[in-house]
Amino acid sequence: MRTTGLYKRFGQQIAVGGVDLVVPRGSFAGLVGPNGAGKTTSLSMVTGLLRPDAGTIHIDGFDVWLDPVAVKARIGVLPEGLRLFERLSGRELLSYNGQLRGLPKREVEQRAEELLTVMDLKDSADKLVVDYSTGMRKKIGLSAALLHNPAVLFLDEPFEGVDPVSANTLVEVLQRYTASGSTVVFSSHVMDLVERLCDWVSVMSRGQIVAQGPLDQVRAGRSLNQAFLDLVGAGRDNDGSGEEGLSWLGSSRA
Ligand SMILES: Nc1ncnc2c1ncn2[C@@H]1O[C@H](COP(=O)(O)OP(=O)(O)OP(=O)(O)O)[C@@H](O)[C@H]1O
Repeated sequence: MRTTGLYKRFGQQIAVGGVDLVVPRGSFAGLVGPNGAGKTTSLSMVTGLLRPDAGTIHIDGFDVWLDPVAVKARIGVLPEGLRLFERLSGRELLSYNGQLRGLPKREVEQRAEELLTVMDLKDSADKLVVDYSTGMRKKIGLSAALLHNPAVLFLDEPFEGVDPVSANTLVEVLQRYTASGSTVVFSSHVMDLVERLCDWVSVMSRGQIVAQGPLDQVRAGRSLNQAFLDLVGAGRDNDGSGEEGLSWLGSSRA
């Protein structure tokens, strides 16, 4: 997938300021950047949820905003905030998604059972989604996004609030998925995880791409965390040294 000159402004705030995001087919790609860098805004535009002010987005050769039906058939999305149909059970949610995607009912049932088993959600399959924990919501959301076997999967903070065991399950499913040639693009603040999983990294800061390429190229001999700090740490308003402000915080008294 590729974006060219992607741009979005909210009032005076330029959230995404002309971004050329590139993710080669078959990559396990990480989109990283500080809070407010423009990751969610970019992913929302790329997945057809938010209309860009300018720029183009192509996925599998199709223009996201000119050919939305073709694109939506080829992508799966786990959006930020994960608004799911709460009054359905996990199994019903998958069945509903499968039918929306136009899959045959038998096929949906079979895929749903396999996903529920792999995600360790079988015992909760008939519980309402509203009663799911954060990690369970991520897992059922990912299952719903995978059900139609999309070519490209977009995940906004998929591991946020997920315990290590569930995270491991998500990782195994995603690794299997990319090993077969499909593409994953996910945003995360967890550098260790991005470093462990991704072969491609895009670093955003203040609405711009500041580094992009194969993991080793972006790391350039450093840990990804250090590379991240070097790339986006310099020039930020607060250098975190604590030398200014917050002098009142802590137990030592003058
Ligand atoms: N609907 C909106 N209205 C106004 N400003 C917005 C809106 N959505 C995002 N922004 C602004 O755009 C900028 C980019 O936000 P975005 O959510 O894309 O960042 P992010 O990289 O996903 O951050 P985080 O890591 O904290 O989730 C921020 O300054 C944010 O305040």
